[in-house]
Amino acid sequence: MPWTSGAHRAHRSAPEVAAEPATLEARAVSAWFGERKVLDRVSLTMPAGQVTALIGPSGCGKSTFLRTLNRMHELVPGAALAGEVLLEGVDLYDAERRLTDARRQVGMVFQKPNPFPAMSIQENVLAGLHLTGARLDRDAEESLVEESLRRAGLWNEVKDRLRQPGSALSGGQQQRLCIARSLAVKPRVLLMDEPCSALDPTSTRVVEETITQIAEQVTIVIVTHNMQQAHRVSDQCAFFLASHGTPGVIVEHGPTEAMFSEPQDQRTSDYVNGRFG
Ligand SMILES: Nc1ncnc2c1ncn2[C@@H]1O[C@H](COP(=O)(O)OP(=O)(O)OP(=O)(O)O)[C@@H](O)[C@H]1O
Repeated sequence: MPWTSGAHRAHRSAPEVAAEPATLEARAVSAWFGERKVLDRVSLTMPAGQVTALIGPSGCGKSTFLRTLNRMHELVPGAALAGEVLLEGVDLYDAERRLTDARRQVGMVFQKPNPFPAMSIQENVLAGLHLTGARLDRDAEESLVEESLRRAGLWNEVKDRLRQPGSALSGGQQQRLCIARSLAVKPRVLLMDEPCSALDPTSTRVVEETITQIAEQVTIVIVTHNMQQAHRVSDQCAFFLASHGTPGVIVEHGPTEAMFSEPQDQRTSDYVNGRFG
């Protein structure tokens, strides 16, 4: 286990080597909010070290599916789930597996950059790690901060102002700070829910470059409404649809190039070519 926590907290002298990216597999995942079923038996393998884009019109269940992948769905009052999510073959919902462990292995970056405003850039990077209860000595923390900011493509822009508040950064920098915060806990998978939708085109491209750079080290699953972005950053796409109030399903999935150039289903073709959605 890479980090210790709680009562067993230890002061480590050096950060662990980055965890290997893991394959995530959803098997027949169904999800409900109260009586309402919003996902119906969704199965998808998200291969290690690849970027999987979840695309589809509003309300078809992409974000809900994403939240089932790190056990955030179960936090919603009245929410229910069926099916399995396997991380490298091991059930993420296994009764023996602690929630904090699942969240540490499967990190998440949200739509709106959400650095902790009262914390410095450095404290923000370490915040997720500290929340797990882990502590490192000062040198190890500083090298982890640098490593995480480098991986997130932000180091050169902030290395001279690590003690300044994270909220003083631009929106795009704040989002990369949030990526650095996620990477600092060495996740094996990183979930991203429309991470660029609050950013301008230039910041969007920088975040996309960051995604491309970290993809070999951490499996990425990204929800995006931007078809060009899905095309640019992903290796495979899954097209979700919920027609006429029925629960969301995956209509088609496959390598990104094929999904855009020769989709098998007419509805996929219509969607990726902007004819609806
Ligand atoms: N907390 C909630 N309580 C009740 N219903 C919800 C909740 N969150 C989402 N839903 C419903 O579940 C369905 C799927 O929503 P979800 O946000 O997963 O879709 P989405 O494809 O991500 O949409 P968007 O692209 O607009 O973000 C929608 O009908 C939505 O109204």
